[in-house]
Amino acid sequence: MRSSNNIVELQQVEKRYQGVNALQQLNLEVRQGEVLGLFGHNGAGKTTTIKLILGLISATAGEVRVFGEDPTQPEARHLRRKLGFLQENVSFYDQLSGLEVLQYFARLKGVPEKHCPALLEQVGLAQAGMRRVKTYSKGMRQRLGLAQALLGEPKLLLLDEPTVGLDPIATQDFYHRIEELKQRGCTVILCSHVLPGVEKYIDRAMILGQGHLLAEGSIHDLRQQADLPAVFHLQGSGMVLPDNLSALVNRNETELKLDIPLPGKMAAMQQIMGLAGLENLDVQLPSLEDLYTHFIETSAGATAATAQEIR
Ligand SMILES: Nc1ncnc2c1ncn2[C@@H]1O[C@H](COP(=O)(O)OP(=O)(O)OP(=O)(O)O)[C@@H](O)[C@H]1O
Repeated sequence: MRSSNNIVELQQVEKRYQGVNALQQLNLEVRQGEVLGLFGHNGAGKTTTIKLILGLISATAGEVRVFGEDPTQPEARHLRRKLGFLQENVSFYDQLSGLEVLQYFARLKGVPEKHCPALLEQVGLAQAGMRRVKTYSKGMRQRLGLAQALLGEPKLLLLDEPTVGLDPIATQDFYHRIEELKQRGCTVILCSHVLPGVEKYIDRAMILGQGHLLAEGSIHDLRQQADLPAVFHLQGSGMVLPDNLSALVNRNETELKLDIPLPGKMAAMQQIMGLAGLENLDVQLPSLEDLYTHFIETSAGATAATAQEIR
């Protein structure tokens, strides 16, 4: 089933824990150099997906392939050298220094320890490398976790809630680092609840709900699928809207707010730019958060409707 560019492939994957259907009929393909965002509510199945890719658990049904191999098989042990993993709420032995922690993981992974100082520098911990981890802030621990995940230049990086505990600047630095890795051909899968700001760094998003795939695609694709409007904010005085646009006004306070269907965005923009009295125009496209909410709510609505029918 493997296409030469796919680093990860899941086909019709099911995962059942005792009585819990954590994943159902999940298909997923991740190409080399792609950054995939995996989103979903608590219990949607994100960590289960990551564990399947790491080979920590086996699928109940379906096929999982990582670099073309079944990651649960003993022969696939060598794959671990190609993988980097940063788990949620990472914790380390507090009495060791940051450098010692990294050297310890380097030994476990069979990576030369001489790379550790440079890695600490890359994640902004060069100055703190000799300090014990117990003196580190939450953000510094997270950076140390990232350095650990980057040991051995992984070809596939799996990140579970990587920006938890990072301040906005550190979050941005983190995503720049991801961008550099991508440029070097690394494939990245990241799970996050923190949606604002992620969209410009991912190539594709996958939204899970109750173990099902609810939507998948680039932000552009998801906008097309969701069919949510662009919101135009108009400021000015004495503006008289043509009939086709005044029907789309959804609020009229100090500014005009219009919900414009995406296919009509450019035509509406041209009309609006010609309005007498227009002083300012802001156009807001549906954000990843808007899209996420839309797909989750649509799925919840469909589930409720089905339950009603069954009754
Ligand atoms: N070992 C387990 N035994 C039983 N049920 C489990 C086990 N691990 C996960 N589950 C269940 O499987 C479902 C999916 O869990 P998973 O951890 O993959 O979700 P998640 O999307 O990562 O959630 P979160 O955002 O809260 O981390 C949940 O209903 C969870 O309770």
